[in-house]
Amino acid sequence: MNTRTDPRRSEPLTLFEKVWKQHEVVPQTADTPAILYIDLHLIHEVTSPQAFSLLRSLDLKLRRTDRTLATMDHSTPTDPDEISGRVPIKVESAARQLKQLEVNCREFGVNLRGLGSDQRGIVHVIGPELGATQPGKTIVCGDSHTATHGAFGALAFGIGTTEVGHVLATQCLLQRRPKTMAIEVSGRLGPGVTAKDLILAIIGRIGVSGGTGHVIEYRGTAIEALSMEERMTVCNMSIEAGARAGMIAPDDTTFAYLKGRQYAPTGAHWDAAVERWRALRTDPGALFDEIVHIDADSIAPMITYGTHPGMVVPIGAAVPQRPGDAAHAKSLAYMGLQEGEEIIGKAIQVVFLGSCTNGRLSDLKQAAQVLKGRKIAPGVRMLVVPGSQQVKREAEAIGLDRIFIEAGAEWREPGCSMCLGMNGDLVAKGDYAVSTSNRNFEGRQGPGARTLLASPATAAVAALTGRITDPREFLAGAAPAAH
Ligand SMILES: CC(C)[C@H](C(=O)O)[C@@H](O)C(=O)O
Ligand code: SF4
Repeated sequence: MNTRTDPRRSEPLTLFEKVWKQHEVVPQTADTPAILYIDLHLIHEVTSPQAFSLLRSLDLKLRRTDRTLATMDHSTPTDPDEISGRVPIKVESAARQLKQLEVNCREFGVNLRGLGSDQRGIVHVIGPELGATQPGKTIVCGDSHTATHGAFGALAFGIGTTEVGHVLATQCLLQRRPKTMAIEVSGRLGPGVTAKDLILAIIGRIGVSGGTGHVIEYRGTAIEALSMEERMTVCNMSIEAGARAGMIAPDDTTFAYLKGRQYAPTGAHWDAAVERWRALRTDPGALFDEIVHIDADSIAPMITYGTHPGMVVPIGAAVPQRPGDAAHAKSLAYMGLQEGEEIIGKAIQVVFLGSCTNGRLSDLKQAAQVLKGRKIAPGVRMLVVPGSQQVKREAEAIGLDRIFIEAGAEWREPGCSMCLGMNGDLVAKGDYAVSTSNRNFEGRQGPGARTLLASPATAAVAALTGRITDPREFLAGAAPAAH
């Protein structure tokens, strides 16, 4: 652990402190929060309706339409016929919400990636894809997984609906300055161990409130070795550790990802931007409020067994015993699991591959590699939902859709889908679902649904065997064991 830093000093600074400082319109005082300038405001259909109503009721205009980007994701159907309008959208509340977003965006001049757009997708997938997400920006959205964008060295966090209204009207936000935490990940992830396993292991270690009040900076050799998509998986789940945001210093991997994207700077502007972005890195000697060390080499594929993401173990471990812990017992009762029970070999009924955590091309590739030329187990339903239209197109261009369909999985239209089931894609009561998403709360994937969070590789191997299986067994070349 390190000592509290003095916020008035100028050097050396952390990545977070640099971005914060550059966006302080009015600094925080003992009695008042800071006023922060917001560079990018992302909007979706669930948390924006009341905010637009607020503007309307106060007769206000939207302050910066050019810094506001909207998409439809949470309530969108994944059935191509509903998307195209050949059949009506089945979930009425979803259809209403989508319509309302369209009306609001038209009235206030917001750039909307609507149902028919080939750039539509989950808000945290399309921001980076379009190059709207950039290092050093402040990015907000009425959505807790906005931390995803921190993978680029942006300060990105979720806000409430009232705050969405404030940002629409003023492009600013009242905010108290959070504390800082460094998570230093040394070593390298082993074969079959993914970024998802890393973040699950981190949450297992620090707990679901371990990051409360902090912005986490993930750093160290294991983080630097990650691709942008892997970094997004890690930052995405910062909120599940209670943190306000997660950040990773921008580097050549970041710049290579962004170059040439629609909203990325070009020509001399690009060169100037890269120079600016390079300077965002935490200065040597900068202090964090807290430092946690993790050894990547020691991490195994992880799986959750309970009803929050901190209830997680290495896949080969048994359900932990916590005598006298009523919350633990309640959680296990919901999950239909016993203390001391092995998780490996547990039968599952559903596999969901998708979400803003693991619905990108590399995630689909990871799963397709497992499923290629094979069939999923009889009785297992596997839903593959790309994170965006672009991910879908790219996956189809390299034949991943065929691999999934031939294996017996369903290949769907992009959106949040079964991550939270707002569009009607649900897990039945009592069924076990291995899900590549980020939340396993009671009822998250449907009333009574039991969610086990894991990586795309673990999810795909479970689909093949119909049981929880160690993906390393499969990668080692062994035919996945029929338990
Ligand atoms: C609907 C939205 C407000 C919510 C969030 O904030 O995270 C959702 O995206 C989720 O993942 O639970
Ligand atoms: S995919 Fe899931 S976690 Fe991500 S924004 Fe959608 S509902 Fe939230």
